[in-house]
Amino acid sequence: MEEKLIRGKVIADEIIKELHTEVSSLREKSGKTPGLAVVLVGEDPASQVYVNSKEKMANSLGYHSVKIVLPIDSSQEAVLAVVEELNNDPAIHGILVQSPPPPQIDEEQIILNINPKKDVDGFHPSNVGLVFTGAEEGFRPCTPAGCLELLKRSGVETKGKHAVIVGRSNIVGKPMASLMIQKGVDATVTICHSRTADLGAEIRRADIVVAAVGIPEFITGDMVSEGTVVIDVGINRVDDASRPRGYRLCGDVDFESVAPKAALITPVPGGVGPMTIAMLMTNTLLAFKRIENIG
Ligand SMILES: NC(=O)C1=CN([C@@H]2O[C@H](COP(=O)(O)OP(=O)(O)OC[C@H]3O[C@@H](n4cnc5c(N)ncnc54)[C@H](OP(=O)(O)O)[C@@H]3O)[C@@H](O)[C@H]2O)C=CC1
Ligand SMILES: Nc1nc(=O)c2c([nH]1)NC[C@@H]1CN(c3ccc(C(=O)N[C@@H](CCC(=O)O)C(=O)O)cc3)C=[N+]21
Repeated sequence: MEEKLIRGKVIADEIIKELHTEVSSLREKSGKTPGLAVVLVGEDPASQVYVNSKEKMANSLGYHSVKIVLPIDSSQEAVLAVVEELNNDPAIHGILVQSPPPPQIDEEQIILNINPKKDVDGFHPSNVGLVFTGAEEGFRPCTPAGCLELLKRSGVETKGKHAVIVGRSNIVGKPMASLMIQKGVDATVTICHSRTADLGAEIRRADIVVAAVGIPEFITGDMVSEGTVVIDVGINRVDDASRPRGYRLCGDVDFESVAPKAALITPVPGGVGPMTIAMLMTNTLLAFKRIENIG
């Protein structure tokens, strides 16, 4: 089974190493440092884990890193005020507002108010549009960009291949499709969602499956053909009293039944998750270079 694994954690560590070299040399040349701000509204424990690991990674790269935790009952105006402050802060090059925010917050309006040049998540419509049209200047959303990088660095051919994406969220499914149809990537793409008539039939036709459904172990072996490359974006916490933390992490793919049929497969944890963070650091460096006009 070992040789089938796409080790996202290992590939992410390679990317971080590459970034480290570049950041160090830019710092020597310019005396400046990339700055990343992560905004969290409320203290949801799962979000805390991601936000903390983003902060840890930023620190290990020597980025200037700011974490802003707002009370769970914050008003829209309070969040907007923080975004505005970060937009105007010359030490900050990347801004991320952790999704999803609590229900009283209008996320769309928050995203619209992030300076697109600091939108390292790639969620602002201006970046969505730039990426969709294939323009160079856009920021690619971190999770889809991470999936693509995994395919590339694992030597998976995408040209002319049939990619089936399960999920149509603005964070994962849609931007994944947008990246996979780009010239140079050249996949033929099918997007599936909860109203897809026969999901198994669609997935069985895939050369590459990207699962972003949000249901633990939802995609099972009977839905997948022999030799499929499987990218599991899902990160689910499932109660498990036998574990030290009282839960285990699993993907949207049932690893046990799918892995034997897959040509390659990403594990959870240690697959797409660490790549998301590596791409966030990549986008932050890119924002820094563009804003500071260096590199
Ligand atoms: N590794 C990482 O870095 C990241 C991981 N994630 C994880 O990825 C997963 C997906 O996240 P996200 O895209 O935000 O989730 P959303 O809940 O926003 O989207 C889920 C999508 O799956 C579709 N879906 C739901 N049920 C079915 C079904 N029975 N058959 C087919 N499609 C279905 C939904 O369809 P419809 O639109 O019709 O409702 C929707 O489009 C989650 O597990 C999340 O935790 C997310 C972001 C980053
Ligand atoms: N504005 C915004 N941008 C995001 O990119 C964003 C977001 N909101 N909201 C939540 C999702 C989820 N997400 C993850 C990132 C890393 C791991 C990760 O590193 N996971 C580890 C395990 C971590 C653990 O132990 O829980 C792994 O898969 O190996 C997981 C999930 C980013 N997201």
